[in-house]
Amino acid sequence: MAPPNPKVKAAFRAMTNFGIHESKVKLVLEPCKGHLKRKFIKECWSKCGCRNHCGNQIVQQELPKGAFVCEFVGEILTVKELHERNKARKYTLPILLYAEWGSGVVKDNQPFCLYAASYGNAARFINHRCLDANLIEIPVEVESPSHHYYHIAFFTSRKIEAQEELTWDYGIDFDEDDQSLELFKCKCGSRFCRNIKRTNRMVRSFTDTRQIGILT
Ligand SMILES: C[S@@+](CC[C@H](N)C(=O)[O-])C[C@H]1O[C@@H](n2cnc3c(N)ncnc32)[C@H](O)[C@@H]1O
Repeated sequence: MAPPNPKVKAAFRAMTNFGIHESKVKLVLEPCKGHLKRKFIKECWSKCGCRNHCGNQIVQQELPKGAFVCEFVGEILTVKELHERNKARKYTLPILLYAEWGSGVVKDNQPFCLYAASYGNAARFINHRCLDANLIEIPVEVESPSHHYYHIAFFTSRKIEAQEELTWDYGIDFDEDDQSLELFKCKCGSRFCRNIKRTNRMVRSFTDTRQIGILT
């Protein structure tokens, strides 16, 4: 049966006259139902009459403390798969999925970490900052009650100004002596930077408690 739209009908006729089979033409010409119509939002800015005192400024605004920013997306790998990937090269710390949290046992075939070297989202571009980063990662259980797999979601640990760089603490121990890990020289600039040799290692005790009450 020919499509009802007159323009499509004409194209249909032309194409079938050209010798293309009816079923193929229908597949090509049927209007797409899956695309959203793109509209845009016009936000107020410094030169509007409102002088930045209205609510029509979502994208430009600072983020309040405790706001959800994004998820960390990557391939879900088991321990075995991670070792396979890293046979040829050193790896940066994978994002652990807190598999079997509590018991500390992760079986070879269970989800172990998120690996974003090949596939990921904007979260893989977030740089590290020791201790006083403005984002914190929280494991979120969505669909799996088995405690093998969590989504890793970033929330703001404090108010973040517009244009401020987003950072999170990768949890790296820069004193680590694991030859398979590719550690970088940290340039986070934090006064708590763990990559600076200190005599006073009190900083470590802050690190250990950083997740406790940070969103309160
Ligand atoms: C997940 S990527 C972050 C995004 C990366 N800067 C980029 O532009 O693609 C991690 C890499 O960024 C660099 N990096 C992140 N935080 C850093 C820091 N505080 N000091 C130095 N290099 C850092 C290191 O090379 C690290 O291996």
